[in-house]
Amino acid sequence: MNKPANQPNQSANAKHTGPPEDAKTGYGQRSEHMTTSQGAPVRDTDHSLKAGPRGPVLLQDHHLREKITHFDHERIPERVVHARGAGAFGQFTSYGTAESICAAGFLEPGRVTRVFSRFSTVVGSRGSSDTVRDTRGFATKFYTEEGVFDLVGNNIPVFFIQDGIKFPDIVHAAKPHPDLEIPQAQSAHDTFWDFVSLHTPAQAHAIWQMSDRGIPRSFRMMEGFGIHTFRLINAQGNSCLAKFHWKPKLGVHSLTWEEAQLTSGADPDFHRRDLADAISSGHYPQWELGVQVFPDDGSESFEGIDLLDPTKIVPEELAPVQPLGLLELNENPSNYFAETEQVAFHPGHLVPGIDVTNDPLLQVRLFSYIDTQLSRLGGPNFSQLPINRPHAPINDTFRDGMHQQYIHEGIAPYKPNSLDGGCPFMAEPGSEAQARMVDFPEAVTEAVKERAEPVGFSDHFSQARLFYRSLTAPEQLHVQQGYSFELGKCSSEEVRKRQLQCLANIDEELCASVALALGLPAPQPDEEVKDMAPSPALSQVGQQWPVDGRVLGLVVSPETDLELVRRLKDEAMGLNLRVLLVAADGGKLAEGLPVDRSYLTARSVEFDSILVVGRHRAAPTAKVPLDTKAGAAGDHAGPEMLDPRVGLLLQETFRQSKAVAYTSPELEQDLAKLAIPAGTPGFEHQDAGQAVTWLAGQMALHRVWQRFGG
Ligand code: HEM
Repeated sequence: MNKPANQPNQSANAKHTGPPEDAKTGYGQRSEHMTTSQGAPVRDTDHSLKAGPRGPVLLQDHHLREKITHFDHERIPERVVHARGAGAFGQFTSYGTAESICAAGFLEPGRVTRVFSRFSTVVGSRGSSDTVRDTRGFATKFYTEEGVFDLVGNNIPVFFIQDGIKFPDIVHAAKPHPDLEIPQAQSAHDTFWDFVSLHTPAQAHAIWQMSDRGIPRSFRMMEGFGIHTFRLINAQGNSCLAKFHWKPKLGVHSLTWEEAQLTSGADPDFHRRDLADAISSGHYPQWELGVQVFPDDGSESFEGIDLLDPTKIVPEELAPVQPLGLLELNENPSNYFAETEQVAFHPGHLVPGIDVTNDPLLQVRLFSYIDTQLSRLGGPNFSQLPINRPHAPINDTFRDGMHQQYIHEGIAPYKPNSLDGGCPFMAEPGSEAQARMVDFPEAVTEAVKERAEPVGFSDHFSQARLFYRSLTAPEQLHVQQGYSFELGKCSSEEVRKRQLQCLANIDEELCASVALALGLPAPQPDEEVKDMAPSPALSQVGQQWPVDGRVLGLVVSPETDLELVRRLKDEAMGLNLRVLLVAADGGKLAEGLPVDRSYLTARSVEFDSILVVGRHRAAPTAKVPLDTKAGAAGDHAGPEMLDPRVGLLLQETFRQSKAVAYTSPELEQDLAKLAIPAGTPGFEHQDAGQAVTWLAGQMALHRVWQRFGG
């Protein structure tokens, strides 16, 4: 069994004592009374020590100085990328299906391993918004009995660059312009498109980011990808190559661009809150870990696809994803800073049975993470922080350094030694156990030292085309709109034209539609456009998914029968939906029926579907809507008309292609005035008895896709 995250590790010859024994609560937190950091009682923390009530503050007030000094140093540098994130603890349960390919202990049948996952945006700073268009990080720390294994991936299976030496370039291009530090947390600006249109290996990643994948509905509804090809080694020492995938049990779903923008204002913490709410309400998110497996035959390619090129996927139709186990996140962090902020992932944190390949991006990552963490976390001992501590015994002979927490005993932190037990290896050289622990003895061909790339790395457009051609019509429309918005924000015509040229090399229709939106001529391709077979697995449309944790907005009017409200709420919760009760004013309708959102605070982006019960007349005394909402319902306001705030809710939900059911057929007159045509798919009158089940059926498809057109 694994120990909980906050438990220390014991090692054979190094005893660790001191505060980390109870680092989570900390000695400083234990006193029932307020104390200084040294444990002395504090009499007054409200007034500084002064020469008289109106006099100057005295330098001798140590409590004041200690308090202010500590506060002054509370912040640490944010991550250079992936600064904004949210994390959760959970467990990984192995199916035991990996035995023939991988000797890692945590993949043994039924083995349960504690994990911590952190999801993030890439570009924005720590205080930026969750729902910006960006790639999302998906990093998981497995606290295995054989040491920590980190799977540090993204929600997009290809990367911008092929060699880590380009990482500072892409990041500098994507980050805000250095003169004014704008725009924050987005790629819709000149330097980003300047770089990706010049450095065309980035085109495959860029098209994923312009698609719905760049604006996930929830962390719980994202795929995750290890991206690189790894090498797996079984107990007999045989190897295969593999790509890791996380498949969310709830399916892969996205926001619309309008929802993403509204949410950035209405609730910048939307994804953080969604994850935390789902976990605290018992809707634990789950992902299946799987691998695509390829022979390790020396070719480092599969069906003509270079497995060392991180800008390429292998379609699942060619190499199916084989499930290995289930991740469930079931515990929110108890302290954001201590856990989510201080967690330190590293693609080189591997366990026996998993090794790296020569992917040049991965190779540079192996250097970068520990280097950045040395400064971000203030020295070489950050693996002693509770969130980073292995749950396996350690005996590393590392000593001292800034922020050392352990009090090591003994006198011989070196190997070999004869004075402190010798620090023996777990297995003798040459033994079978030793065989599975060594670095894989990969043959390295004799080579000339040079700055060069493999031939296959020069194909920059075929995978972008493969992705685009695999999408359904509404998804393709969103890609066109994504590019049109982003390039429309670029002030340099040269940059816009150069990116259009890239689009011409990807797909003619895509290029034409974006060119039209930009008011520029559509260029002809200047490279051969390969005929790529679509991979249907890349589309998000067409399947039914569990609705667990999906949010139903139950909009009730003052005259609604309370028993009916109770019944509808219970029915929805019985289907595992989350219900937010929306009424004209806050407070509660009755015992057990608190109003979650008033007309004023409700916004369409929070709901996956809406059930409108009753007619919602605008009361003669109706308060003036918020500025942001004013005018949205046009001339529709007035005492005998639909309340404009409900009108806005319906209009937005209509545009966002989400399902709406209404129990009062008279509402149809109001809908006509809101320019919501009769017979709009997914916008239906339903009897109260059927409405919830009908909506759940619509939510299982995520959107009413035909409303998007395309
Ligand atoms: C396949 C390509 C890559 C993926 C999937 C990826 C993923 C991630 C993720 C998920 C994080 C956030 C970890 C967390 O939540 O704490 C991260 C952070 C980071 N990445 Fe990458 N990354 C990639 C490529 C690179 C490259 C090529 C470099 C540098 C050469 C790099 C440097 C960094 C750095 C410096 C951090 C901050 C780490 C920290 O402060 O703890 N990444 N990356």
